[in-house]
Amino acid sequence: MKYYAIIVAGGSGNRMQTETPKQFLLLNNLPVLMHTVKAFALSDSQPKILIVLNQEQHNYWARLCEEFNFRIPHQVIAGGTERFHSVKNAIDSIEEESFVAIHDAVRPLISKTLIDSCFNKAVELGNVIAAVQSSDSVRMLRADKTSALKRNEIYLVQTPQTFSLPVLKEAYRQEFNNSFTDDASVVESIGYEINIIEGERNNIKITYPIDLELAELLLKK
Ligand SMILES: Nc1ccn([C@@H]2O[C@H](COP(=O)(O)OP(=O)(O)OP(=O)(O)O)[C@@H](O)[C@H]2O)c(=O)n1
Ligand SMILES: C[C@](O)(CO)[C@H](O)COP(=O)(O)O
Repeated sequence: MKYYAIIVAGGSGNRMQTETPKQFLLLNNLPVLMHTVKAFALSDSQPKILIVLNQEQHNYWARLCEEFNFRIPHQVIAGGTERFHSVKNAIDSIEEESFVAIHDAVRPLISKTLIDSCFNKAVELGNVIAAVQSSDSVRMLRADKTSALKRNEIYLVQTPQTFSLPVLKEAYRQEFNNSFTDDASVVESIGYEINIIEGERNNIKITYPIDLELAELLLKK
């Protein structure tokens, strides 16, 4: 079986509020994105790695690779306006029959075990996404009123999100709409059921400044 990993790193990191986009910030003296790519390169599945970067950052990334002597083979793909368009650009570049894991560059603590489990489960079931259950109680806000939800029915979705290539190609032929917050929502909208695999509590998405501090602590443990 052929495997691909699409690492999406084409965002601008508005919520992080740093001049340097968060995927390039240093985490334990190595850019966040390099931690993420390393995890995939260390996995048994040995996927071909596609890194999606805003066109304006391609030279910057090349310089970082030199500076950090980063030699993991990968292909760089141009990013798009939304995460959806960045993923689509990468999917369009894949031609051989394969399973494709899509992963946020800003989830650098992913383990190689979870990466391999996602590929294996996707081959068995057709698709799989990593998710964890909420440890907090959960409420829904509707028409100015909140109501409790059954938290054992709620999953917090992570990446990797792994699919067979034909399904991804079919799903990403659609126009973008705002309800597409991840790859599973895109694939589900054309009628596929999505399977869940237990994610990892450490697999945090670096979104706000506190997340980078947390990631530093988690790496040291
Ligand atoms: N046009 C975009 C937008 C996002 N991403 C990537 O998708 C992942 C998850 O997105 P998010 O955490 O929202 O990153 P940003 O869009 O950079 O952050 P913000 O929403 O705070 O601006 C990140 O690795 C980000 O680089 C991407 O490849 N292309
Ligand atoms: C794909 C994702 O990480 C799953 O939790 C999430 O939906 C990305 O959301 P963001 O607002 O683009 O960070």
